Amino acid sequence: MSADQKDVPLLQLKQGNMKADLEAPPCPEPEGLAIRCRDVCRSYGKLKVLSNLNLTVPQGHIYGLLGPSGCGKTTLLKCIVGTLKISWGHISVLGKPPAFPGHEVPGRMVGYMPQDLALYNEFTISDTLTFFGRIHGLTSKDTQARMNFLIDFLDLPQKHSLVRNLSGGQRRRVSLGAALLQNPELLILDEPTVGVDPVLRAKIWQHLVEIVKTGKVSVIITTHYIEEARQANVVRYAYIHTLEHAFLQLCETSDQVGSTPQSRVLEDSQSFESGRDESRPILGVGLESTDEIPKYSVDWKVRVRHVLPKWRNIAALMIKTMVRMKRMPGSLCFQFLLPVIQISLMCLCIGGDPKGIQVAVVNNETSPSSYSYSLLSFLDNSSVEQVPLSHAEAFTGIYNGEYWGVIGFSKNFTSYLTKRMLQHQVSRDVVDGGSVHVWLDLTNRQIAIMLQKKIHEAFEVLSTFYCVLNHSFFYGSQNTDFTTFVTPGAVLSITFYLAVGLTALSFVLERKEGLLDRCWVAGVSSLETMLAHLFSQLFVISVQIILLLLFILLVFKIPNEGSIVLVVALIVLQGVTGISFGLVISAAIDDEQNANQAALGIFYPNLIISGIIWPVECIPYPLRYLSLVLPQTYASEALRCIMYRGWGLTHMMVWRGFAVTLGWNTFFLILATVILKLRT
Ligand SMILES: Nc1ncnc2c1ncn2[C@@H]1O[C@H](COP(=O)(O)OP(=O)(O)OP(=O)(O)O)[C@@H](O)[C@H]1O
Repeated sequence: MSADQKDVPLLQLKQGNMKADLEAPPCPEPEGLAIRCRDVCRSYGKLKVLSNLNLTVPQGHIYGLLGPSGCGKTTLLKCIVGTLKISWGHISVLGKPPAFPGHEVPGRMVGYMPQDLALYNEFTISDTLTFFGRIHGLTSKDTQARMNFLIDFLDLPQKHSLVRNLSGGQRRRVSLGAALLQNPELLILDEPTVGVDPVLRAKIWQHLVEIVKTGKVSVIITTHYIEEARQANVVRYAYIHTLEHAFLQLCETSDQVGSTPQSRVLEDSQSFESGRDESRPILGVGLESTDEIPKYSVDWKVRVRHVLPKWRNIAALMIKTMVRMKRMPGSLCFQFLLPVIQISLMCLCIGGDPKGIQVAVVNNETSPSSYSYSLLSFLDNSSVEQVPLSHAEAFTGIYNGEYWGVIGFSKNFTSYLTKRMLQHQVSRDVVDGGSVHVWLDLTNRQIAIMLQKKIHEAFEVLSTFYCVLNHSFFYGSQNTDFTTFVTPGAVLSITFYLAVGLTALSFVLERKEGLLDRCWVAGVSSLETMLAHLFSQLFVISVQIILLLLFILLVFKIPNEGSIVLVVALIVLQGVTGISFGLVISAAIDDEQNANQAALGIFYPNLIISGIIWPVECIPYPLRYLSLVLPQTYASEALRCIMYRGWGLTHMMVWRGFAVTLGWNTFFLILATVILKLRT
């Protein structure tokens, strides 16, 4: 804005000259002001949107912000309600800066209708107004009375109509209704009349004019319609040079012809040209302010009360989540069943014995009463399918990948074996002829190990003659398989990642739709939002965990030697850690795609290096240190110790799992709250 532009008043309407500082009618004392902005600056990166902006909205006035798209109206309103932080300057709203401890802005004193509709699509009109009524602390009787008035006044459909089934204009009116609900002292409305028919638009303006007449309500409103802006007491105009300027002049002429009963002043904002220089501000107005910024002080008790979460808000947000869940029963059932499906698939498909593995048998003995036939009858036929072949066919088959192994008996196997059993010293030929010969394809380690195990089990009768080593076990059982090893880690991992999935998008979608900002302006703090998410998701993961445990313990018979209370506590804590981690993603990332990528990108590396599917002891050293600090490494070990060794909290390996889980939990929750606070 050039100096001469600053000095020359753009327009003079009905009364008085434009003041030098382009302020509204004579400035009342600060306590008579609804909004007071002094030298306010705000940029998005290099783009300066507000620069040294001074603005005063007296109480009991309608202040119209008129201007072309992209000139910074919404940015200014967001700064006023406090959802955007200003880079410089001072704003006071109804006497104090927004979010000042003990001040009800954000809160009940301000009604905010954002430009985005910011409504929950799964809600009915009644749910929407009830939700905001709860946050503002209205009794259900008051909410009901206001709802009936607003439905009638805004010409809304039945109160049980779902928001997602409403037309664009109807949704906008519901959004306006939510802003008017608690009869606030200050109404901040961002384009409330877009998509509203002219009759209703006139009605809305008439209502605004009426409520400000009391002198207790003030309105700041943005619009693109010059005609309706005439009804405001003060109009501030930000225009693009040339065309808009000419249009404005036309308006001035027409305005001088037809007068309105109200005193109005049209204020100038800085003009700008298309293809503008980004370093120049879009909305920058006014001479330097000489007003002193008042000092505000507050009692420590008020400060503490301001920081402490309000149960009323948490309850309202939790009810909101429950109502949304209820409206999507299919999605809720899927959420409950997903972990059961995952763990069932894991128990069924991972760690079991392979079935129908074809093995070539070259038996050169012919008598069915020979030892070789007896030994082969001990082989587990469900896992190993014996294919009797000649020597040449068997080796061609294994070479071509048709068989996983060859078992061979010489034609004198029975007699040589008998000699080996009876005589202390036998020739090498007798040892060779009295042995079972096995050739295996080791390219598939799991199948090869299983075959070795099955052959050893079948031929154990032989080894007892020659083996003096006697195996016994301390913990676990002979039947301990890979499924048993992997299940505790898998249960924690499934709980953790489903919880991440439930929450990672929660704020992202709400922020995108403007719901987070709207709730914040209604008086909901970041901490309350976090706690409400945590508590409502806790309900979902509790159901998930109950179903998960029923399946692994009763259906898949995974042993549990320890305390079920400890098992449940550790799984629930891991779920809460997952929720907290999801909240961090949700608070830090704006975009759904990026949030999804972050959640998925972390899933696989974490699964691999947490010792869930393969022991941590196999991880090479530098990476093992990383593995040990991850949320699920010590926790999986602790769950295995509880379930298979029956250990309690007195064992270091158990309490360490709990301690690490709690540590991550606290860290994620604090991080998410800080990020959310910094970003709102
Ligand atoms: N989050 C953001 N990041 C970067 N630039 C932004 C962001 N939000 C707005 N802007 C830019 O700031 C400028 C002012 O935007 P703003 O939404 O305040 O305009 P507006 O006057 O409300 O427009 P409209 O009438 O179309 O709603 C625009 O150039 C816009 O591109």
